[in-house]
Amino acid sequence: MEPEDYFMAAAVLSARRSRDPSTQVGACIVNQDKKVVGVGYNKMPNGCEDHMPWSRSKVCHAELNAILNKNSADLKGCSIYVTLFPCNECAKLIIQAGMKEVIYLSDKYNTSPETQAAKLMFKQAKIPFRKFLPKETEVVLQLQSV
Ligand SMILES: O=c1ccn([C@H]2C[C@H](O)[C@@H](COP(=O)(O)O)O2)c(=O)[nH]1
Ligand SMILES: [Zn+2]
Repeated sequence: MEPEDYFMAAAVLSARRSRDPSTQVGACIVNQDKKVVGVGYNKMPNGCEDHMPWSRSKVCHAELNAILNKNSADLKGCSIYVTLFPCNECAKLIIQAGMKEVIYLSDKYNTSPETQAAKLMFKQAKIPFRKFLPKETEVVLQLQSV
């Protein structure tokens, strides 16, 4: 499998863990040695899952969780693969963490003020973003031994 397909597949698989009834989001952070250093998905804060109904204002975004789950000292020069274009709050985190590029799958909220603000900040911070173009469009996983 091509490395980029693998990284986006990791983001897509991570998104599958989300309980968001509307939009499941996954993120996969990759360092300059092409090693995965953090993955995450959108979820309620730890310990809060069973106590509150799903709420947009309380959810921790996939990018935040991937950053907090990092297994390296810092994320400078890393790339982030995301299944949804980051919002303005996540853009700030990506910029401040020193990441070098954003690769996204869906841009379905392209016209929203949050996405517009995120794009403006990435441009100002000189962090390129590009739509993911897969080499393979489908990854089939067999989890049962035969
Ligand atoms: O940067 C982002 C933007 C959004 N999310 C999450 C937050 C929500 O759980 C969903 C969006 O829900 P909608 O009902 O489609 O508005 O996506 C994220 O993780 N990262
Ligand atoms: Zn966000």
